[in-house]
Amino acid sequence: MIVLGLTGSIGMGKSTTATMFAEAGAAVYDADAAVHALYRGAAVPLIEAAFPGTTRDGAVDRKALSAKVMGDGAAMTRLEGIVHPLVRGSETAFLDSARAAGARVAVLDIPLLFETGGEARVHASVVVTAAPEVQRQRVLARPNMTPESFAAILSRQMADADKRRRAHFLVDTGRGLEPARRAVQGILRALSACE
Ligand SMILES: CC(C)(COP(=O)(O)OP(=O)(O)OC[C@H]1O[C@@H](n2cnc3c(N)ncnc32)[C@H](O)[C@@H]1O)[C@@H](O)C(=O)NCCC(=O)NCCS
Ligand SMILES: Nc1ncnc2c1ncn2[C@@H]1O[C@H](COP(=O)(O)OP(=O)(O)OP(=O)(O)O)[C@@H](O)[C@H]1O
Repeated sequence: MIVLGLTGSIGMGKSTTATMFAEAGAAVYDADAAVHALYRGAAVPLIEAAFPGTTRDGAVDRKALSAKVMGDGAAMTRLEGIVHPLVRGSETAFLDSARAAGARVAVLDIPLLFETGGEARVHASVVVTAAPEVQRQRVLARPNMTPESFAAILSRQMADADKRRRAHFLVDTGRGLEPARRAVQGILRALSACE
């Protein structure tokens, strides 16, 4: 089974591109979805202990947690220390079951793939990218997003230019859905020729 790491900065179109991989038949792991599940389960007591008052009714209150960690580098690092090992566990379980199900290609959709050393766990990386003004326009169009929180998130993520330099494959989402879909299909076609 070939394992691809899919990443990209905020608003670059990572989730949309992950869906394209799934539609083309790849088994897709979504690290953000794994975090959402952990925030209703195993992570809750650990987060309540580290950040009192950020859980309610047995689940993490993302708004309250966000208010404590966004823009506070040390607090975010502490949160990552709790969350990332748990995410790694669910990623391993996903890969085991994809392998058992006979998947040929597995895609790990991980926002912080490069930042967390995830490159070492994949055969090749796919970076989803678009021009900075396209990214900015997309992100600021989201409800509850401000230029300040956009800046805080960007400052925690490796710059797009650096991600592109490290990528094995690029998917440009700035030219519309169809060209991006062709890029995804091209990656899978090239990989299938290797088998
Ligand atoms: C801070 C939290 C509660 C905010 O939740 P909220 O629902 O408001 O936002 P969401 O998760 O959609 O994130 C918004 C944007 O920030 C980015 N982002 C999230 N966490 C991080 C991080 N640790 N470093 C850099 N960027 C991050 C996301 O990729 C996304 O682009 C949440 O992002 C969180 O718990 N983050 C820590 C876990 C983590 O590292 N997740 C990302 C990779 S698995
Ligand atoms: N190929 C594309 N062509 C046109 N628009 C796109 C394309 N890919 C994504 N978009 C648009 O860009 C926006 C952001 O996409 P998406 O939610 O997939 O980004 P993301 O990188 O997963 O964001 P985040 O990191 O915040 O989770 C959405 O409005 C989506 O419709």
